[in-house]
Order: sequence, then C-alpha cells, then structure tokens
Amino acid sequence: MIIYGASGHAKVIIDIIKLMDGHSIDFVLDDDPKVKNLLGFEVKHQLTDDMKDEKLVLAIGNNLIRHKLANKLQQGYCSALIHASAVISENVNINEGSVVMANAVINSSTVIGKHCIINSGAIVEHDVKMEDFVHISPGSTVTGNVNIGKGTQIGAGATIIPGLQIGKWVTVGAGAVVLEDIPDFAVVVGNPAKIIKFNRIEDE
Ligand SMILES: CC(=O)SCCNC(=O)CCNC(=O)[C@H](O)C(C)(C)COP(=O)(O)OP(=O)(O)OC[C@H]1O[C@@H](n2cnc3c(N)ncnc32)[C@H](O)[C@@H]1OP(=O)(O)O
Repeated sequence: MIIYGASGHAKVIIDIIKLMDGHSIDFVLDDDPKVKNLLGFEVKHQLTDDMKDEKLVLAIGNNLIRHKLANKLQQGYCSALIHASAVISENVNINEGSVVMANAVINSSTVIGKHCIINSGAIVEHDVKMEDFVHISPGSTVTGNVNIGKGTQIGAGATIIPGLQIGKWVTVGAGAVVLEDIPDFAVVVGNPAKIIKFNRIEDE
C-alpha cells in the first residue's frame, strides 16, 4: 500500500495499518522533495508506471485537497482502514479510502462515503448518511439520522443533534452545537451554532 502525504495525519494512518492484519506499507509519497522519511518509511516523490497496480490511501486531512487528488490520480484506493480500538456495528457501510481512527464509534445502519475521516474518539450514531470527503474531527458527535454532504468538516468536539441535514462543503467550528439544518458551504460556530461566512469552493 502507498500512503499519499507525509503529514501528521499520515503518521496516524501508519499506526492504524501497523495494527491491521494483512496490510503492509510499501512507501510514502509526497510532493516535497526535502522529505525523505516518515516514521522509518521511505518517502518517494513521484508515481511511476510500475506503481499503477498499488493501492493507495490519501493521507491528507484537508477535504478539498483530498478531493482534488482523488479526481486527478488514476490509482486504485484501499478499502477502509480501521483502528483496532474502533467500535463499529456490523451493519455499517464504509467506502474505499476512508479511515477510522482510535476509539471512534460508528453505530448501526450508517453509511460512510469514500475518502472520509472518522477521527479519534468521534461518535457517529445510527442511520447517519455521509457523502464522500467528509471529516468528522476528534471527539465530535454526530447523533442519529443526520445527513452530511460532500466535503464537510465537523470540527473537534462539535455536536450535531438528531435528524439534521448538513450541506456540502460546510465547516462546523470546534465545539459548536448544531441545532438546525446547515446550508451548503456555510461556516458555523458557537452554541447554538450560527453562520459566520461561506466557504468558496470553485471546482468541487
Ligand atoms: C487530528 C486533528 O487535528 S483534526 C483537526 C480538527 N480541526 C478543527 O476542529 C478546526 C475547526 N476550525 C475552527 O473551529 C475554526 O476556528 C473555523 C474554521 C470555524 C473558523 O476559522 P477561520 O475561518 O480562520 O475564522 P477566524 O479564526 O477568523 O474566526 C472568525 C470569528 O469566529 C470566531 N470563531 C472561530 N472559531 C470559533 C469556534 N470554534 N467557536 C466559536 N467561535 C469561533 C472567532 O473568534 C472570530 O470571531 P470575531 O470575528 O468576533 O473575532
């Protein structure tokens, strides 16, 4: 497997893979030629033809950059990477390229899109539908029957109450408490969460 991105997020993904049976890391790939090594793994700087059959994980925390890379690269992606301590219902569907960090909980009948991040200690309750490139940050809680659009980030420690519709490319600030539906591109903060501005996403 190739880890794309020599970031802090990549370090956490390496730790997950080390605990998974039947998975091994070939090398890390990064644009920065100055970076040669990450946690003992060689860092290469280009994808070449002989690597085209290797599965890849996009180890980049920024949702928009992860999205742009996934559109650009002609590579196969690995199935979901899940930390050994995560608690996940057997009725959950987690799509390719997504990662689930330590102590996350994902409950029954939830669907997680492609290239999503369910970060450390996050709780995603039952019947949540999450589109691609979403990031649920550490310690946040998405309660039951919430829908979350593509590219949205739920900030660290935020809470979304049940049944809400959270649009695409939304940013929910750290610690926010979301009590009503959020439109596409909105940035919301506080308790109760209020819109402070809108994200500008040109080529989504
Ligand atoms: C493993 C990992 O590390 S995963 C990383 C997880 N990351 C996060 O959880 C980060 C979430 N990001 C935030 O909370 C950010 O503060 C954002 C995205 C909401 C806003 O960031 P910016 O666009 O840079 O806004 P900025 O810092 O200029 O703040 C704008 C206003 O909102 C306020 N504000 C910003 N964030 C918050 C927040 N989380 N809660 C309450 N108020 C906030 C600021 O105080 C400021 O108020 P003012 O205009 O009265 O001075």
